[in-house]
Amino acid sequence: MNQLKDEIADNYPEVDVVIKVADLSVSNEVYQLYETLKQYHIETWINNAGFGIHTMMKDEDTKRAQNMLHLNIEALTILSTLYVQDYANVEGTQLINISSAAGYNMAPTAVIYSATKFYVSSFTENLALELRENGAKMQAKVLAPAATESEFAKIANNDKDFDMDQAFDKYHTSDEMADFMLQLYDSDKIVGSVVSEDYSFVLTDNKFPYLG
Ligand SMILES: NC(=O)C1=CN([C@@H]2O[C@H](COP(=O)(O)OP(=O)(O)OC[C@H]3O[C@@H](n4cnc5c(N)ncnc54)[C@H](OP(=O)(O)O)[C@@H]3O)[C@@H](O)[C@H]2O)C=CC1
Ligand SMILES: N[C@@H](C=O)C(=O)O
Repeated sequence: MNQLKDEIADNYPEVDVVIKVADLSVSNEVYQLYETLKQYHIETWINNAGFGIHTMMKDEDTKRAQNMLHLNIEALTILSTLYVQDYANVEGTQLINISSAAGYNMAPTAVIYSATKFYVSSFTENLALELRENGAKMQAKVLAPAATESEFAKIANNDKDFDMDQAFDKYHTSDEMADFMLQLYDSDKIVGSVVSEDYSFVLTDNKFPYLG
């Protein structure tokens, strides 16, 4: 984080990067983090923190799975809710939650992870529609990447030597994913998702059916 902060300072000296440390799988720390941010005007809130577990259910480590549920679902829900309550009527604000291609397609060897991301997708789409229908100034959006170069696969597979080139015919770089994020940010659409079949990026409104 500090290395990244120095890099940003070198390239964009006008930007002030403030690092806050919190374990977001611990609910007290989620509330405490939000409290320490009250002094700022927050134009965009991105819930990116998350991890996956690639394993069969018979081998699942329930403690690890529980941490994943706390982080991927609980922390994201609490932080989204607090942000919406404070900023829904502030012009130009956006909430962007990071889901996954596994949040729209059931993923083998990732039963629980995939379900956490289905939660992220449906929670955020439903919230986006509620905000839109009630004339809120905030927009809520979902970014749903497929395989992307990061620490994710090493952690999910519990393999520090995990080789993306060997595992995937195709995957995105983090620069490509950052560009998709900016396309979603600049659009009026709700979902920016990577199509698993050909790794194209598409912007759409809600993908789940809506009872409203
Ligand atoms: N890479 C991929 O193939 C895909 C990733 N995603 C999603 O993208 C998001 C970002 O993952 P990605 O960058 O790829 O993976 P990384 O593992 O590289 O990054 C995960 C981030 O989450 C943070 N984090 C993990 N646990 C906690 C915690 N308990 N409290 C606070 N922060 C935590 C990490 O912080 P720290 O480094 O300090 O631990 C890190 O910044 C995740 O939600 C993931 O599910 C979705 C689809 C595909
Ligand atoms: N789709 C990816 C992350 O969400 C994966 O599981 O490889």
